[in-house]
Amino acid sequence: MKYDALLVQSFGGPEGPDEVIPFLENVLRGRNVPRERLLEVAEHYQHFGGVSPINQQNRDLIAALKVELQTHGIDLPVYWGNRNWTPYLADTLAQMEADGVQHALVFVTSVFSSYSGCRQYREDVAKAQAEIGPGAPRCDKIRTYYNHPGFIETMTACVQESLDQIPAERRAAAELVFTAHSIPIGMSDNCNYVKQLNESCRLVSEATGHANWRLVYQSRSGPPTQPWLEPDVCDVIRELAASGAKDVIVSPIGFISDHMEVLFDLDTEAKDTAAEVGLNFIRSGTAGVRPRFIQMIRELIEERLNPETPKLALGTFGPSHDFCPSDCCLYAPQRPRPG
Ligand SMILES: C=CC1=C(C)c2cc3[nH]c(cc4nc(cc5[nH]c(cc1n2)c(C)c5CCC(=O)O)C(CCC(=O)O)=C4C)c(C)c3C=C
Ligand SMILES: [Fe+2]
Ligand SMILES: [Fe+2]
Repeated sequence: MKYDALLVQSFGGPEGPDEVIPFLENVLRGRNVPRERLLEVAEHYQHFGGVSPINQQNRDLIAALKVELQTHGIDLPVYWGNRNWTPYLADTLAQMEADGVQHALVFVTSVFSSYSGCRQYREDVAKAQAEIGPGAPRCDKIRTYYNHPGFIETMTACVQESLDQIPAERRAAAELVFTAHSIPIGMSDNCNYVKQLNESCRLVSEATGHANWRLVYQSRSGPPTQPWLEPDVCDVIRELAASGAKDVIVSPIGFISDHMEVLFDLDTEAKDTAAEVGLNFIRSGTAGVRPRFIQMIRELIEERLNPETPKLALGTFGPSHDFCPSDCCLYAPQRPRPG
């Protein structure tokens, strides 16, 4: 297929104290999330001067990707547009149209399939295209990469580095805890989020030879009346300590960079919980700009540019679809009934 640009589509984050509340209002617009939760999360951001690292991480990702593409003779301009903060997707798409882009490939920074991580990104594009009108660039999302060797090898290297920090005599007993963003059960029922997460965790665990792993969740934002994916990472840390564990490795496999949900919910909250209960806490790395991860993005682009390029995938499920079917990652939120 002929593509003439790459669009990196991401979540966005505030870059100063005054941007925190408007950013969170954007994130939570139309969602069944109590105002108290918004204010609680705002505090997390204010601990870090109101600056989420996610935008800089995306700038770094794009810089590394440009070098990778250039080195491999792939001549595509790279654009960046966010859902919740500047640079907003609609502005980026308008710029792409002005630059004459006709058909872009889209790399989304969410690894796993869910309404928020897949369908909503496609809806964001459709909305921005409708605003621009008939001349808007066409956009095709790159397939989900949870089982791509580039993602699995990157996360395996991160976990192996953490395992290496544990004294050899305690290493086999260390608890390997993978975390991902909790989502409402009503959302996870309509997508392959949990299935894909379990597959990635299994593949990383097998590659490290460390069988003692579990998948848990973090960053729950719903009202107490609404069921979300569990267990929560802090509850599990307490349970592990109570059952005699000494070391816990927390690998945020659900995220590709150390943004605020990693820096606060894991490096602050989960770490403090582990300290309280006397557990040695090691937070494993995220993909970030690790070379194998950047190479993976280039490989995913190459397989779309040239249909003869093999579609790499590990494990049992094979490569994900290039084009999402019409019912992919649907979500019709259930509002709690009054009374
Ligand atoms: C209904 C579901 C969700 C609510 C409510 C929610 C609130 C919320 N999220 C953030 C910050 C981030 N969320 C990110 C990704 C993300 N969020 C959800 C679901 C809800 N979030 C999903 C399914 C995903 C996709 C999985 C993923 O990408 O990890 C991210 C990461 C974005 C990225 O890396 O590209 C952030 C950051 C806040 C602040 C918030 C409100 C309190
Ligand atoms: Fe989120
Ligand atoms: Fe999907």
